Amino acid sequence: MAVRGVSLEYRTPERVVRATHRIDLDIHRADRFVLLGPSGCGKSTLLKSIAGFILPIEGEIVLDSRRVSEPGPDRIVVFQEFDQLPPWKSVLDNVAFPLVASRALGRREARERARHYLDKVGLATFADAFPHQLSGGMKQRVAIARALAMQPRVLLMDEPFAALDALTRRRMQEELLGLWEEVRFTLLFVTHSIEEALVIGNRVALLSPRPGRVRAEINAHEWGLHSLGGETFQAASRRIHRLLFDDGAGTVASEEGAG
Ligand SMILES: Nc1ncnc2c1ncn2[C@@H]1O[C@H](COP(=O)(O)OP(=O)(O)OP(=O)(O)O)[C@@H](O)[C@H]1O
Repeated sequence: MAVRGVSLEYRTPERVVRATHRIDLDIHRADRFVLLGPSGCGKSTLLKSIAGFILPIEGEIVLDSRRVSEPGPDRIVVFQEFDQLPPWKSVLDNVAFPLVASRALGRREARERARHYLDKVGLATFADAFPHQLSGGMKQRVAIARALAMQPRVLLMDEPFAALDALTRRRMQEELLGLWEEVRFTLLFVTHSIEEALVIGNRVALLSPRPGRVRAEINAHEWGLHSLGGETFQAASRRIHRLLFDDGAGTVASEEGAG
């Protein structure tokens, strides 16, 4: 997928807010690509544009040689909020429903595939439960299973673990990496945590705010959960912090849960 010279704006009768300015990114198959930057640098806006909800005022987003112009089943978003699951549907139906609604599969096949992905996120035994019976972490697992079941070309995650407690967040990061090892999907992940970016990403784009521009791109292959607390990991975090700060970029969380 390619993001080419993409500028995004919000227009109200009073004013125009430019959220991103001429962003260029190339995201390859099976990348775990992270957008990292302080609050307000346009990460969510860019993700929504890739999802097809906001059209660029200049530039283009290209996926499989086609210009993105609307939402589609090839790009599925997992949000931060726990209430993204319709509460009146069972866990199984939550995962199966988009497959049926998008006519990707018939009802029976959809339920089969839903079970498969629920199993992958460790929730096979909760298929008949309802969202209100689940913890925040479990609801995020259902949202991830639902997204992966659609087998999108790109899975888009907007601070998916930000509302979780630190321990659950760590476990979800571990699970996401485990799932990626198994399924090798293409991931675009938004966070304002430097640590999370280094753990989750193989590539990290640093965005500076107002309007968001790509400040640097970092190769994060070598970092993972095993690196946490290590001296070189901390040095890398500090370097990124400086890169984001030098521009007067504002505060960026350098610790889990901060910001
Ligand atoms: N609906 C909107 N109308 C007008 N301006 C908006 C709207 N949504 C966002 N903005 C502005 O666009 C800019 C980018 O916002 P965006 O939410 O994409 O940033 P972000 O990097 O995702 O921040 P955060 O981490 O706080 O979510 C900000 O200056 C914000 O104030």
